[in-house]
Amino acid sequence: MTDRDDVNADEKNVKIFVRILPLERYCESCAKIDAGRKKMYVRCLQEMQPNRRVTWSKPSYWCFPTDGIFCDSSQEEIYRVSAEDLVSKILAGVNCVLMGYGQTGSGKSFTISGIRNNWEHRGLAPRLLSHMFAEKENRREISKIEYRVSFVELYGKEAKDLLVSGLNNKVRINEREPFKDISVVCMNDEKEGLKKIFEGEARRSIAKGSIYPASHLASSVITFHVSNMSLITSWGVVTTAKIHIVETAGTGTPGRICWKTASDLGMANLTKTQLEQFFSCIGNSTSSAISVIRSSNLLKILGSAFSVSSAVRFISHVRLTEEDLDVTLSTLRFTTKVARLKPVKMKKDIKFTPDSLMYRLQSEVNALKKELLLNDLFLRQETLTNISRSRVEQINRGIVNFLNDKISDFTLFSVSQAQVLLKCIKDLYNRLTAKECEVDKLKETYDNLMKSMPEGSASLSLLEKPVFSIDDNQINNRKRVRNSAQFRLEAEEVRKETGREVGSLDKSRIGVTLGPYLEDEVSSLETSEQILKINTQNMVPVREMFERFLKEEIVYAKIKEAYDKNEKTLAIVREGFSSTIDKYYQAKKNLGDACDKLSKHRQIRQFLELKSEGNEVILGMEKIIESDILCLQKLLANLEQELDQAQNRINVLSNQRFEMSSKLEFGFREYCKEKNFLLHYTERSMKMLLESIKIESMDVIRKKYMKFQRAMLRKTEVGRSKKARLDCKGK
Ligand SMILES: Nc1ncnc2c1ncn2[C@@H]1O[C@H](COP(=O)(O)OP(=O)(O)OP(=O)(O)O)[C@@H](O)[C@H]1O
Repeated sequence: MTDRDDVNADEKNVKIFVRILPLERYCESCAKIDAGRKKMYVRCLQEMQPNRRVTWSKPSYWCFPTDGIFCDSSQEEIYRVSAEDLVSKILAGVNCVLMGYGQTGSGKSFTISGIRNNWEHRGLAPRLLSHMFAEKENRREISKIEYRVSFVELYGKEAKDLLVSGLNNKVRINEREPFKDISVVCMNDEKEGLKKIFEGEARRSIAKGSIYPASHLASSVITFHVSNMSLITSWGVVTTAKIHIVETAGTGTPGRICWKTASDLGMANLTKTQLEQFFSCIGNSTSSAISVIRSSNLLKILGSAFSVSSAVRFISHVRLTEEDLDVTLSTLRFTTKVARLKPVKMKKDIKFTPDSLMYRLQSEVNALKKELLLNDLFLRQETLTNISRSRVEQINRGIVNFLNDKISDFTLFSVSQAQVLLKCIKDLYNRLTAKECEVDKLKETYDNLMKSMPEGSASLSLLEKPVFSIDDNQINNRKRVRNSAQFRLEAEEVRKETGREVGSLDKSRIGVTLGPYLEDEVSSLETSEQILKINTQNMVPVREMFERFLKEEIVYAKIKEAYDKNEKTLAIVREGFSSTIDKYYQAKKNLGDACDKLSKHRQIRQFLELKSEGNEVILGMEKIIESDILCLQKLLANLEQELDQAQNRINVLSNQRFEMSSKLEFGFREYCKEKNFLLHYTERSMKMLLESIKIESMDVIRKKYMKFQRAMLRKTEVGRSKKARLDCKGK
């Protein structure tokens, strides 16, 4: 489309013209034309009646304003004034109607078709065709223009397809689709179009006995179907329009000298009446033209093109003779009705080309998709149930990968997916927080334990009952030794009561102070040859002395024997305790894993709750895990009981061991005094003499034991806090 094609909205789209048939002698008194050839004055019919004819001092005229009066005008001029602008309009998508109307023999066929075999006097239809193809050529680069043609003849309710040869060319005009049964033929060039028009012309019905070559009995409609597709992609439009070139059947008055029958004239007059009715209806907004349209094949074919929103050119043909004055007046009155129609803006039939339409629709679809996505995001329209199980798993994997830095971005497409993400993160957070709390509690418990526990096993109490018995015969046989041992044992009891002062001896008797806690005194004796320090280098003579002591002191030998037995038992119990602790922690770990697994399954089941599929499988798995958890809890309870028992046993054995060790230490010290074998020993001295198990393994067991003790303490604390909470809620 170009600016030139753009139809001016203010332009008058309905125009009427009058063409006066050239005659040898006009009736000058019948009509007058103004100098501008826009107004036609027709004498009042009464004044021209032969029986009433008088000399009128001032003749009366009917005035008919027009858009142009053609008198002795050439075909070229008529085309230029009345129809030339229609070509641009139809190419712009405006429907057009060019109608030749008037009395029989007034020159309608001459105007529309022209004289056959005379190119100079060709009519409006061939000129329009030439112009259309010229325009097609002009716009070849920017537009793809296609022309088709149809040609029908209408006589009353009958319709003939003039482009179909033979007698079987009658067609039915459908109101909605008037061209459904009519052949519409492509015109690739002007010649082809002209050929079709001439073929159709030749098939028209003509009256016999006319004084001129062809007096047509019926109305005819040549329709050029125009399609104009823009080749400029940015415009991307296609316009479609029709131009109907109508030549109505010549009207007349039956009874006068005419070659047409009364029936033919009646049919022609009926067409005129229907057109008048139609224009009355469209000029009057209150009445509907539908019934009129249904009654006329011409109006059906013209359809929407014959309206005030189309370009309508109405050319009335008149013969200015005295006898035709009444028909002339009638014709011009009809013309005036058309001229009174209020002009409106012309309608253009513009469609987007399929490609551009597709492109536009695709863009619209994309925009709508984006909008929907935003709606999902902001209005939370998407529900969790819309997310498939695999998608949930994928989101879980994505989160883990994101947290492990395996992926840099994690994209979510909806609020629901974000909800899944939040749930996963929340689970992770809860687990981390629980671990953190556990660590804090462990730390706290450890600190408390460290504070409350003095070095060594100070809390261990001595056994009230002796752990061994001495044979009476042995006592009698070794009375001296027994008395001495008894004395030492009693002295040991005293030492326990007086604590660490027991090591202070009478200086006047021995001359030295013996004991581990009087370092200053010991250091003063370090120079003495008699003092033998117990350490790894000088263990051999001490051990020999200790062995002699055990041989000579039977009571202590028994104690040593019981001590060894106790140590072995203690070692076995400790080993058992160690492996039970291992089992306990393993079971505890398994229980934690099972609980995690169960909560994971429950989460998955929550997602699948509304979709029944897979729920039963997960429920079954949950039951298995729950039974596992119960077993593990029982196992843990059993192991705790076992450990408790082992712990008690260890305590008992340790106390016995400590008791015996103290007795042996005291006895050996006394024995050394008697033998003048002075020992300088630390707290570990006796341990070194008595120890038979590895210190390292003892350390490991001790650590495990302490860990277990902490765990038990924690458990007790958690139980207490739970109870306190329940009490608060109860209150
Ligand atoms: N402007 C004109 N100049 C010269 N001759 C004309 C002109 N108009 C009509 N004629 C001639 O008048 C005769 C009748 O014209 P035409 O056939 O066009 O009339 P018509 O209105 O179509 O008649 P009908 O209604 O019977 O078909 C023809 O011989 C035609 O050549």
